[in-house]
Amino acid sequence: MNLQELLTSVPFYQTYGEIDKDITGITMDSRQIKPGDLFICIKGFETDGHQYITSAIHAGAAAIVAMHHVEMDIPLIVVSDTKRVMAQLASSFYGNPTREVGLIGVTGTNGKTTITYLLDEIFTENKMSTGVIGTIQTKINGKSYGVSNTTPDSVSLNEFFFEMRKEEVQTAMMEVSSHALDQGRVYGLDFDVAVFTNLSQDHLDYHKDMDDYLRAKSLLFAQLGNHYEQGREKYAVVNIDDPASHILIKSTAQPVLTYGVEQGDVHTRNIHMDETGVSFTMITPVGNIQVDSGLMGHFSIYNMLAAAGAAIVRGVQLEVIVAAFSKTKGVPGRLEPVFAGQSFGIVVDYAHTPDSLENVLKTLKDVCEGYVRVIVGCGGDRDAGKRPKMADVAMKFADDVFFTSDNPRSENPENILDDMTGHLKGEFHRITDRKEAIESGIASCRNKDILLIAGKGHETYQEVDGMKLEFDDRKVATQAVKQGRHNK
Ligand SMILES: CC(=O)N[C@H]1[C@@H](OP(=O)(O)OP(=O)(O)OC[C@H]2O[C@@H](n3ccc(=O)[nH]c3=O)[C@H](O)[C@@H]2O)O[C@H](CO)[C@@H](O)[C@@H]1O[C@H](C)C(=O)N[C@@H](C)C(=O)N[C@H](CCC(=O)O)C(=O)O
Ligand SMILES: Nc1ncnc2c1ncn2[C@@H]1O[C@H](COP(=O)(O)OP(=O)(O)OP(=O)(O)O)[C@@H](O)[C@H]1O
Ligand SMILES: N[C@H](CCC[C@H](N)C(=O)O)C(=O)O
Ligand SMILES: [Mg+2]
Repeated sequence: MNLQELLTSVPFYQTYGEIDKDITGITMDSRQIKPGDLFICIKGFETDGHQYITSAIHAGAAAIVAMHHVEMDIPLIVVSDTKRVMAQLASSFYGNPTREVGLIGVTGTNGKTTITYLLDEIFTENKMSTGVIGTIQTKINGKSYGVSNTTPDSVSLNEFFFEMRKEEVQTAMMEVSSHALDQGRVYGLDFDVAVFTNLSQDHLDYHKDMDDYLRAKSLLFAQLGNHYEQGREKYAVVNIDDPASHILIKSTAQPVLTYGVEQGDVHTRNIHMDETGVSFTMITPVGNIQVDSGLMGHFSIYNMLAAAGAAIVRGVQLEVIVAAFSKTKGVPGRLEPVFAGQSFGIVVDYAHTPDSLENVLKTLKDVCEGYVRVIVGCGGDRDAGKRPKMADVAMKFADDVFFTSDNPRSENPENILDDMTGHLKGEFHRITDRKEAIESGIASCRNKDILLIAGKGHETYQEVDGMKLEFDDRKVATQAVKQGRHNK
């Protein structure tokens, strides 16, 4: 594509050198440059992309976008904010694909992955082609791509949407993390629906405080409808039971559909919950309908209401929505049972915040006839303030607690465990090695107990000292049972 033409998507810039030339791609990483690419220098948290201009030129960069002037033999474009400009250039380079794909963005502390999966099932039930971008995978019409972030960078995002448009995807659902919003990864995307799940403590290593975290989330609602076209209505769908929803409602100029258990445009009556799942009557602006689902827990009601709200504003019939809810098998690593022939329950779940851990433990307590035991740790290089709080939740809601390592990343696992347990008074186990902790937890279980293995869900690795080592809670638990480490 012609660089001069591409730059029409950027309002203010200065150029040095001849920009009337073709570029073949866009990248922010000098290690990924292909000859003819435009290299964009990003000031990151670890390093500064401006340091790699020389390597980018050696690798064949056709032009550079930077935040200050540097002497060079290839064209240079100077802008004040390369992150935003990268998002504008990426959208433009790929032909603004999100303007032609119905796009639903889901943000909030917990439930994003689950809601995008439910939406995928609803739109598939509605016989539409779908795309999903999130923590577990990016999926385009059933084909799966690996991920490194819940929300990818703006270039990768637009490339995925370009692929979706080529594949004639009608509806795409994506998780929008607060990091992505803060870093402008989704800047310029044309969302049709923005969904808010809930706000509770997480990521305070990154965000200054809860207000700052909420401010990042509100950017999704502020950007909703920026590309408004006649006949393409935009909606915000928010959880009215969460106090933060009022801020998000104020952040958008678009119509809002609210949901909640007892209040909101979409709400419930006659909830029934047991070990087989939840059922309720769903009250909506387009009629009332019975929902019967195998998903467990009170929080699953919220996830279903959020997904139903987004589907309703996109014109999906209620019958289609509840058919998807009745068929869903849930999401990998979210309340996923492990069946290895044992006489007690083993459940793997991705709860890695105080709120999600509390929800999951309460759900299991409600259905368990024996003891609820939990294996839990906290991630390294992440919000340390979560550590004592998650430990308190485990001690309060479980009958037997095994503290262990999650992904220690660059931190010493013992320090993380000290942060979790230093203030505790009651009895607990502390077993640093996660495999040993799972084996001990399994060995303690009696008939009718439930063992919750929390924090890593679908993850198939454990990140220790910067290395990702193979580790899957589901496989480790299965192996421990098969090796006879449980009470028979
Ligand atoms: C703290 C953070 O969010 N970092 C993200 C950020 O990277 P960064 O700013 O640290 O980048 P950097 O390493 O300093 O590099 C700066 C620039 O130099 C370039 N570079 C670097 C080296 C080189 O040799 N050549 C070169 O060109 C890099 O490509 C980059 O453009 O931008 C990258 C691209 O978008 C992200 O992959 C990266 O996510 C890291 C891996 C991360 O761990 N992020 C987590 C905290 C995160 O974002 N999590 C959220 C969700 C969490 C949730 O679901 O709850 C997510 O969306 O995944
Ligand atoms: N609506 C909800 N409210 C509270 N907790 C929830 C809710 N939905 C799911 N959870 C809990 O949170 C965990 C993570 O769920 P999910 O993966 O759907 O969230 P997420 O927002 O995508 O998380 P992440 O930020 O890591 O991507 C689940 O394993 C479950 O324990
Ligand atoms: N998206 C979350 C995932 C946390 C998962 C947990 N297993 C951990 O490593 O803390 C994060 O990167 O903070
Ligand atoms: Mg997720």
